[in-house]
Amino acid sequence: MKKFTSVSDVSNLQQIIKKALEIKENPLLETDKGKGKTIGLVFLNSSLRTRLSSQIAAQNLGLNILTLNAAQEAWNLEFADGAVMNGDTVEHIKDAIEVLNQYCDIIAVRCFAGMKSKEDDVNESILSQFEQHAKVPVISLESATRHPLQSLADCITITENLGHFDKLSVNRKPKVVLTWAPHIKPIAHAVGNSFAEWMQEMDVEFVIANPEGYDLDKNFTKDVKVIHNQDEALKDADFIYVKNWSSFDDYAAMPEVKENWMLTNEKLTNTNQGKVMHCLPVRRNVELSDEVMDGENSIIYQQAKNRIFSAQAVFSEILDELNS
Ligand SMILES: NCCC[C@H](NC(=O)CCC(=O)O)C(=O)O
Ligand SMILES: NC(=O)OP(=O)(O)O
Repeated sequence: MKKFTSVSDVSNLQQIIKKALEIKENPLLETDKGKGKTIGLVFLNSSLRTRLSSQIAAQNLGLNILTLNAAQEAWNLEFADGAVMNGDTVEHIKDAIEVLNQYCDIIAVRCFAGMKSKEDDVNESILSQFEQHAKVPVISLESATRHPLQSLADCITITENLGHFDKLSVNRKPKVVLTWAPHIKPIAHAVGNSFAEWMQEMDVEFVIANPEGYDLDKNFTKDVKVIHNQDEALKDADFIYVKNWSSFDDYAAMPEVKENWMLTNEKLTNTNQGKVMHCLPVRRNVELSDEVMDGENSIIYQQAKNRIFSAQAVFSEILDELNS
């Protein structure tokens, strides 16, 4: 693997899921693989899981780790090409990346959507600068339009829970529903887009449920069925992925939604004992109820744990390339 910014960087999805599950069984299988090499984990936005799971994964592979919480700890970065830097910004992103090239064998970066300019976000205005200027493999820790390490962890988690589905001995594919949930502010599309992209590579029946006005970018959802009625979509669901996002068409707007889309235990009764997923962090009793979060259908903490093995499988494949 030469880089990891989307599902298209994975040559064989089932194989990398299998590898991640082997790593989960024995996380210290490859403790020397990263010896003498350095990974830079650069965060332009907040993180709990991505930051810590990436550190554990890198540590398990013997990598040296540099973590930079750039928004808090580094110089104020300039992103615009040709900017006259006589204002608040101190260092251009191009120069920062060139310096990271001197210190790191792998650069991993988190750069969320700004949610101000649709064009900038759709074109990955920050990640593209890393792809352009980095001389080492680039890994996305969530960018404007995708969160591939999360989606891989989601695929691992679904795979682990297929035993439950198989036991039901029904003659159909597992039904996975990505359902929109309420939120108090405009949220990016990266997790939803990415989950949609990866689910199209899995052997599942995949549908998306969201209110009118909240359809995701067709470039990610392609021919996936989008249902504007949550109850209808949830019927017989085996996996329910809860996620908020703002409008894509009317970029970052929050059109009014009359029905209550918060996931509750009552709504789960319509499902096939559906397992509930969420990438976290979650706004309890806004996106889903406490009873769902703390209930027996939730596989949300398992999903968070699998972030380690998702990252480790990817770092390991990148190291294979560097060591070859
Ligand atoms: N990395 C996982 C999700 C990050 C982000 N959540 C947030 O921004 C939550 C913010 C809040 O709840 O105030 C999102 O949903 O795209
Ligand atoms: N799910 C996820 O990416 O969590 P963090 O934003 O805390 O890293």
